[in-house]
Amino acid sequence: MRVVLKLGTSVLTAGTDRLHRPRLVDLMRGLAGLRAAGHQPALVTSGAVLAGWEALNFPPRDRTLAEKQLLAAIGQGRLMHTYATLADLYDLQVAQVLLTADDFRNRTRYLNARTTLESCLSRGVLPVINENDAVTLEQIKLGDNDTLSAFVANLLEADLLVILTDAPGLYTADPRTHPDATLIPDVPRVTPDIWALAGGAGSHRGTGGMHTKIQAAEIATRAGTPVVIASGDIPDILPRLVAGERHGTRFHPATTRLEARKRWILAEVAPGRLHLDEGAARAIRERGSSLLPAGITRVDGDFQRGQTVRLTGPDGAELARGLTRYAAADLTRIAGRHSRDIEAQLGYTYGPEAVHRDDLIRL
Ligand SMILES: Nc1ncnc2c1ncn2[C@@H]1O[C@H](COP(=O)(O)OP(=O)(O)O)[C@@H](O)[C@H]1O
Ligand SMILES: N[C@@H](CCC(=O)OP(=O)(O)O)C(=O)O
Repeated sequence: MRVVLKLGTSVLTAGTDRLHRPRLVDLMRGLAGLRAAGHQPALVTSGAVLAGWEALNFPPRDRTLAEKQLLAAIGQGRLMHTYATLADLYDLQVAQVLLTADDFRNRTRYLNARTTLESCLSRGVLPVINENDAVTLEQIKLGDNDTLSAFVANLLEADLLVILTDAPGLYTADPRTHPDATLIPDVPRVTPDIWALAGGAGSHRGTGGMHTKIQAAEIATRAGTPVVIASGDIPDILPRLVAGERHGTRFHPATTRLEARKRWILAEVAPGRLHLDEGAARAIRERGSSLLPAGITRVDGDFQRGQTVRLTGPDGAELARGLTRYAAADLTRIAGRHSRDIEAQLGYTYGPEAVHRDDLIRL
């Protein structure tokens, strides 16, 4: 199972003013256990600002953006050092990946971030992701790691997004101010009634409160990933959730991941066209195979890696649409060639397929 875990500042501090090491040990043991069992965990962590503030010995805060950026710049390295030290106990490698909103909007950066994260997961390395607070302006910041975790879950097409916080889940009202509020165990769909349950900006240290968690749940479930919001206080919570135990609030996916991906591919502008020979056209039409460069006879249009292209057969009829793994200029050079020649031709390779079957919609 591919699982994205988001840890809010409230979880990392466990009700104290500092990063709470025993809590972090418990969480790291859970992550390492999942990895050892063959799962693919990824971590989205907050706590850089807190760690910076802790390092400076808690000076009075003015809460300006400049101060936040300074604290994050001081704290990010310390936060990462803590994770690396704890991961060492479990023989787990960690990799720091700092992302900004731009990395999700700009296709090349998006694909490169995806490649890096995929490499981490396939090598059994735990990516430790945070927003790159030191370089982002307020106007273009994602601003909260709940949203970031949903974007990461979509990027990785995760099987589960787990958001741990200091509340046991989504309640009928903010449990801090409404002691009689009760837990909502299941949210089949994010409706206006659900939005209405989110209170204000959250705990005194966290960002966003339940509002950004519901937003994250909506983003991820719309792309087919279930989301659990649960308490970070429960020991071994992550392996227990992965084993199927029910805790907190579960948001059910609004569609399947495949359907979401299909809708996305079909909704994209298709700036390119690949003309296929008879063999490739038949393999795609009849077997839903991947398209290899060998089956391409001509490349039309200007497109980047990851953009949508139309696939047409020798009769000129469009038979499929898909996401290309190579830019137009690259495909022109490798069209008609065997996949083993790609690296010699281009000096690098993104794999043997021009369009992978997972990225291909037959029409
Ligand atoms: N309906 C609700 N159910 C649960 N918690 C809520 C609700 N509305 C607001 N909250 C608040 O959201 C807080 C969690 O958000 P936040 O402080 O941003 O944490 P984190 O640091 O984990 O992101 C809870 O402590 C709780 O006070
Ligand atoms: N990027 C910031 C965290 C922002 C954030 O969303 O915080 P939180 O609500 O505690 O998950 C940091 O590392 O301090």
